[in-house]
Amino acid sequence: STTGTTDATGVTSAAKNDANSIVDLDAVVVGSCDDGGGTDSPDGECVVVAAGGGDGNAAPKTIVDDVDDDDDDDDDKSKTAPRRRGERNSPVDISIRNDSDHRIDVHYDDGRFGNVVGTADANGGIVRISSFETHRFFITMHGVREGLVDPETDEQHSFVVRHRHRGWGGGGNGGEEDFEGEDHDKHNEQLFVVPANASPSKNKCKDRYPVCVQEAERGECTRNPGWMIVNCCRSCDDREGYGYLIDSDVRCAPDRLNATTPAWHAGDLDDLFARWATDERYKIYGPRAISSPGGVHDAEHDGPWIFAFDDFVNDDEIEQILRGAAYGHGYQRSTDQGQIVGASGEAVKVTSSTRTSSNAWCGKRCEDLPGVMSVTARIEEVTGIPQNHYESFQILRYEEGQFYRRHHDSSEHKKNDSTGHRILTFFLYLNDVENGGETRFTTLDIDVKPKKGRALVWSSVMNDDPNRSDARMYHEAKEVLKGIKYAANHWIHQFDFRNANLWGWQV
Ligand SMILES: O=C(O)CCC(=O)C(=O)O
Ligand SMILES: [Fe+2]
Repeated sequence: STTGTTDATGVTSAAKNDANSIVDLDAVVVGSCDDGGGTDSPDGECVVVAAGGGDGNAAPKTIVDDVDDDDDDDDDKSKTAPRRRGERNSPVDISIRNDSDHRIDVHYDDGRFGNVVGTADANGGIVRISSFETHRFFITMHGVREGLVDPETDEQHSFVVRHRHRGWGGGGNGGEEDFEGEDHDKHNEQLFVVPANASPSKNKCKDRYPVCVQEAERGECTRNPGWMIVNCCRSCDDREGYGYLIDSDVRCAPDRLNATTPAWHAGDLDDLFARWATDERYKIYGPRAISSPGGVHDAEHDGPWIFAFDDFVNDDEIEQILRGAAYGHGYQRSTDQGQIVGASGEAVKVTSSTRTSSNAWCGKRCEDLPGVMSVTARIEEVTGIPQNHYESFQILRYEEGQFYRRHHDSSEHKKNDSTGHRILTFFLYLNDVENGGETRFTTLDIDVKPKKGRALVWSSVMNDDPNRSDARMYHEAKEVLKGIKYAANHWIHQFDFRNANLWGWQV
């Protein structure tokens, strides 16, 4: 592809490939341990993403701060750099030819964190865009934030659209373009070439954006360290001495991240679900064992615990969760973890074929909605697991014909990660679906119908050893046949997720 950008916008954290897993993981993350940090900037919805096995059905990201979002390059699919206010010039047609052996993204430099405007294949791929004089662009490896530099000077490749009337060959804006610009033809067209030797820098601790200096000054290195250390390492080193944390093994070491207190010990899983089935105080939520070991507590199925609370979320809360989903980036087509291309382990995010639905992450502003807080607090109350173990609410939307193929929410290798397994999935149905959209446990042959306000809860790990994933818990979301399906989930981890996420831990 020479110009497509839709798969080029995000950055995901690098998940270790789980060689012996056929698991489609919908892992998550926020922040960026090895990754380069999520899809955005500190003042965008920072974060995340992540994902699972090599074939991972990655659900991207999560959280941090979705206050205002206009720096978000995910939103900008346009191949034309925006015309600035008052701009009078006519557009200039630009071609960027990529002679390097890396696939590249071309970013419009908005003075903040840039917007991807095009992608070019290695060894001759071309991006064509339309822009205006004086607009600046910079080049990164495809799908990640890592810049391509001139190996001699270690300067990131960038170029500026020149003033035609100043003549060519002289390099109108001097200095700034390190490509050989050529006067492509007479009709206001320019060609820029990314040279064959363009490559990632040997120095990992760099600022990827000029705005890093200001961001560090306003305290972002401590407020949002995971993203900032990866993307603004130089400035965060100058200000906070964080340079050594660019190494994700150091930054994300479990004892550094306080990831040492497990939510569950052996036996806690059974105790919790049995309590839901028997304790009077949960009656108000309409508890119902769908599957239980030995079929105890009137469960229809004998098997691992699958539990429903039919009256868990009220209409007002649902309205607020759905409202909050629109903040930040809103719904985006679900993605998988792609190839790892960055030197620091950044991986490309690719549109998922096994998960055709869209999802939104409930960021800071969404989480502050009282109805969202009350649902999360209720989940804390019934699970007894504090919310720092939860990934942000993920809100899912399936339109007719959309589905989420068979996958597992956690997998064996997760036990060594700082946040441990996803031990519990707390899944909420936010509307009634006319037809289809059941959650189906494929190995257990159990289907659960969506119903507004219902919570469906299952564990991904074993009762006698919460560090082992439970291979029986594969499931899928069946195709929605009629109507639309809205749902939300909290994935709950064995260890503190929030702090790890803040420091850029990857799932
Ligand atoms: O949509 C569903 O029914 C299931 C979604 C799911 O598997 C998940 O969020 O992990
Ligand atoms: Fe799932």
